Formats: sequence, structure tokens, C-alpha cells
Amino acid sequence: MKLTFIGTGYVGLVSGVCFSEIGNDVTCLDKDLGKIERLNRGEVPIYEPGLQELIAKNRELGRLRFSGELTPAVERAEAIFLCVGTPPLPNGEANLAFIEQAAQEIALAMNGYKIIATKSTVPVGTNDRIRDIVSKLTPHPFDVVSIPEFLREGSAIADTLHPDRIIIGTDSPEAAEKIAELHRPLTDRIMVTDVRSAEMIKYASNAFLATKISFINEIANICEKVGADVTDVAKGMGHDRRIGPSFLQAGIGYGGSCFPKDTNALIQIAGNVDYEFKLLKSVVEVNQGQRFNVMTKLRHSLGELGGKRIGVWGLAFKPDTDDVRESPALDIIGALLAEGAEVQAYDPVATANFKAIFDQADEVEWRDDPIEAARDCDALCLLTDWAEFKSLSLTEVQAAMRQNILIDGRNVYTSEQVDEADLRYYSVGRPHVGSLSQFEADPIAFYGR
Ligand SMILES: NC(=O)C1=CN([C@@H]2O[C@H](COP(=O)(O)OP(=O)(O)OC[C@H]3O[C@@H](n4cnc5c(N)ncnc54)[C@H](O)[C@@H]3O)[C@@H](O)[C@H]2O)C=CC1
Ligand SMILES: O=C(O)[C@H]1O[C@H](OP(=O)(O)OP(=O)(O)OC[C@H]2O[C@@H](n3ccc(=O)[nH]c3=O)[C@H](O)[C@@H]2O)[C@H](O)[C@@H](O)[C@@H]1O
Repeated sequence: MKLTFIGTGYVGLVSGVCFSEIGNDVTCLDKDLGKIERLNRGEVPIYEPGLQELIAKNRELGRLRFSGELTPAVERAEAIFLCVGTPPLPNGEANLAFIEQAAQEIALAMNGYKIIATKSTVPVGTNDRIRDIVSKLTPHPFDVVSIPEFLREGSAIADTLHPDRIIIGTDSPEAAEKIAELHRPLTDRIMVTDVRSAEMIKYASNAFLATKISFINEIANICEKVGADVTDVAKGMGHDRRIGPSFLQAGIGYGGSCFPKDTNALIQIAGNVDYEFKLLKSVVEVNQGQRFNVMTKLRHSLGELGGKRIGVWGLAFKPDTDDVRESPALDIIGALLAEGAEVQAYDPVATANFKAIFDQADEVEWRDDPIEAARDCDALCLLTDWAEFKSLSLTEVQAAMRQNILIDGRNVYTSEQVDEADLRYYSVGRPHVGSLSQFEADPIAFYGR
């Protein structure tokens, strides 16, 4: 099929590339001409394992191209996928300006029947709005389809080529069949529903996953006080097939461009129809507090943080991505600086992006190597669970440090690894891990039981 993807962020780029990989003729379009130039030079503007190779292969085969010219890209396409951003407005609602502008531009460029499919995450009713906008600007026939995207950054290619399910929301059986046919090489788990339900499935899915994370984080906080181990608790819960083992990893909370944005947007969507989504409001509140547990543990172990040197490992909101949007590291480093700590930080790929959006970037000392980020530190905080950190020798790490405090915000290390060194180790909801663990050392002072 001839396809055009509007927007070359994560979604447009990865989906476009993957649909060319399965034999479609794909144009990826962006109004950011700098991005298009880079893509045409063979540079990939995001860090996503495997993407560069797939792009090179499919461009060489002539079935993938990048363009800044909308009209030819719309004219040649049978289906056009809207993959533009829907960032949050100050009140939490999704900003639909990019969607509306792209819908207008598509309408004005149409030369015949098109399927206009929305992959961007949009509030319920947005695809109806797109239909209104387009129908006022073109005499040509078209169908609107909501096709929410469920890929994760860092595993985006595998998620796209092997999806758990495809949701197609439309009132047109013909468009539904064409879009289903496009996806059949990827999965037979294809569900066709109405547009509004499809839009809601996306928000409900992200909100539910965020809820699982805040739930297990609260369980972890209780585990710390009662002396249980949250990783075993999660494992034990996960064996129940009704619960499942995934998204029960306790830590410093979720970040990224989607969970924070989409949970707040769903709270707004509910509010707009006079419904208070109390559960989701708590999920957001718990998530916001969870990252600051790192600060509590630092204060407990070091006292005043003013003048103390703190190493930070990990700036990305999760491993295998250079995305730092809503990363807990932004708040944690901000809080460390506010308390007068000296911060030295390292991330394998996300440092440049972090510096670009962090107001106090000049106040942080940036390191190119994890051991250098640990050197002379009073405490080291692991904020992103990059594989690189898991395999480091903690003895070597400790040898570089001034004091022996390791705050592991992602539960990366085992007791054996910690005890090979001589670290005072604080993880999340695992009070007994490490023989100098916080629970053994001083449970009452720390937990106030
Ligand atoms: N990032 C992710 O992992 C996922 C994102 N989503 C959703 O997908 C949507 C897109 O997200 P990202 O890919 O992260 O977006 P992004 O914000 O990184 O990129 C959007 C791109 O669209 C381009 N653009 C905006 N208006 C345009 C127009 N009129 N014509 C051509 N290009 C235009 C921008 O220049 C930009 O390059 C959002 O709604 C997001 O919630 C859904 C699932 C996963
Ligand atoms: O709508 C979106 O954009 C996407 O949002 C998430 O994908 P993503 O944000 O890329 O990353 P996740 O792997 O879901 O992780 C999100 C955050 O939750 C945290 N997390 C995840 C899982 C877990 O058990 N515990 C936990 O703290 C991660 O560290 C990360 O900060 C969803 O998983 C995707 O299905 C969805 O398409």
C-alpha cells in the first residue's frame, strides 16, 4: 500500500520504517526541514536500537523516503497517518494545534479518496473534529480511522513488528478492512471498534499501566517499613495470570513523553464531562512523590546535603532511549542543587538532550564515564536502569567514591553484588538487600516505626 506518515517523531518514524520493512511504499513527512535533511543524510534524529539499519535498508530498496513536501506526499498516498505531537497544555489537556493544522494541510492537498488515520494520542472526539475540518476544506471523499499507537521507546521496532494488538476505530467497514489488511502481516489480533472507543482504549491502557506502577511503588514503600522485599512480592503477585508480572517494577516512578501527559489528559477528559477520576489523580500524585524518596534516603544517610558531592547515573526516563522528557532525573537533580549539593552526572546517550531542557545545566558537572561520575562522591544515585550500570563492578565504583552510599532508584543490584563491595545500599522496597542495608543498619531511625 502507498502510505504517508505525517511527523517523524518516534511514532511516525518507527511506524513508517516498519511498514516499509513489510513491503509498503512509505513517505515520512515532517515540516521540520532540518530533521528531513538529517534523515536524508542517513542520520537518525532519535536513539532507537536497530532503527538506523532498517532505514538504510529500506531506503536502498526504494520503498522508504523522507520529505518536507506535503502535497506530493498526500497525493501519492492511499492512507495518511497523523503522527504529530499532542503535548500537554498548562492545564493538562492535550494541545491539538498540530493535529488540526495537519488535518487542514492534508485536506487542501487531497486529490481523491484517502484514509486519514490518527496514530497520535488524542482525546475522545478528536477524530470527529478531524472529519469536520477535512470535510469543510475538500470536495474529495475520505474516511477517518483512529489507530492508536502502543509502541514503547527503546523497543519500538519489535513492538511495531510484533504488536500485542491492533485497534482500529472507524465507522467505515471498507476503511477498517483496508487498514486491517495492512496490519495482518504483523498480527491477527486486530480489533475493530467505533472511533471514540478506540480513542479511549489508548488513554485507558496508558492510565492502567501507570496505575500498576504507582500501585507497586506504594507497596514498595510499605515493604520498606515492614521488612518485606517488593521484587518477591511483585513476582508472587505476577504468577496470578489475572495480575500478570509486567509493569510491577518498583522504582522512582514513571516518566517519559506519554504516561505523565496521558494520565493528566485523561483526568481532564473526565473533568470535562463532570467526572472526577479520583483513582488516576492519586496515581499521578504517588508518582510525583516517589522520585523524591531518593532525596529522603540521601538526607537519612548523609544529613545536610549542602556541600556534599552526589553522583548521578542515568538521565533518560528509561534505558535504551535518549528521551529525557518528564524524566525523574530533572526533578531529582533540581532538588539536589536546591539543597546546595554538588552534582556530577553521567548517561550513556541522553546527556545532550538533558542539557538542552534542564535550566540549571551550567550548575552540573557532566561526566563521560560512569566511574568518573562516581569519583569523590559522598553518594551515588542510580536513576535509569541502563544495562551498562548493571554489569559494572561495584568494588571498582566504591574505590572511586569518597563515602560508600549507593541509592539505587531502579533495584538494579543483587545482594551479592552489593556485598562484594562494602556499600551502604538503599534500593526501593528491598530493605534487606545488602548486609549494610538501611533496614539492618537503622530501621527505626529511617522508617520511624
Ligand atoms: N513517543 C512515543 O513513544 C509514543 C507517542 N505516542 C503519541 O504519538 C504522538 C507523536 O509522538 P512523538 O512521535 O513522540 O512526537 P514528537 O513530538 O517527537 O514528533 C512529532 C513530529 O511531528 C512534526 N509535525 C508537527 N506538525 C506537523 C505538520 N503539520 N506536518 C508535518 N510534520 C509535523 C514535528 O515537527 C515533529 O517532528 C503523540 O500524540 C504521542 O502521545 C503514542 C505512542 C508512543
Ligand atoms: O503512549 C506511549 O507513548 C507509550 O507509553 C509507554 O511507553 P514508554 O513511555 O516508551 O515506556 P515504558 O516502558 O512504558 O516506561 C514508562 C515509564 O515507566 C517506568 N516503569 C515501567 C515499568 C515498570 O514496571 N516500572 C516503571 O517504573 C519506566 O522506567 C519509564 O519511566 C507505554 O508502555 C506504551 O505502550 C505507549 O505506547
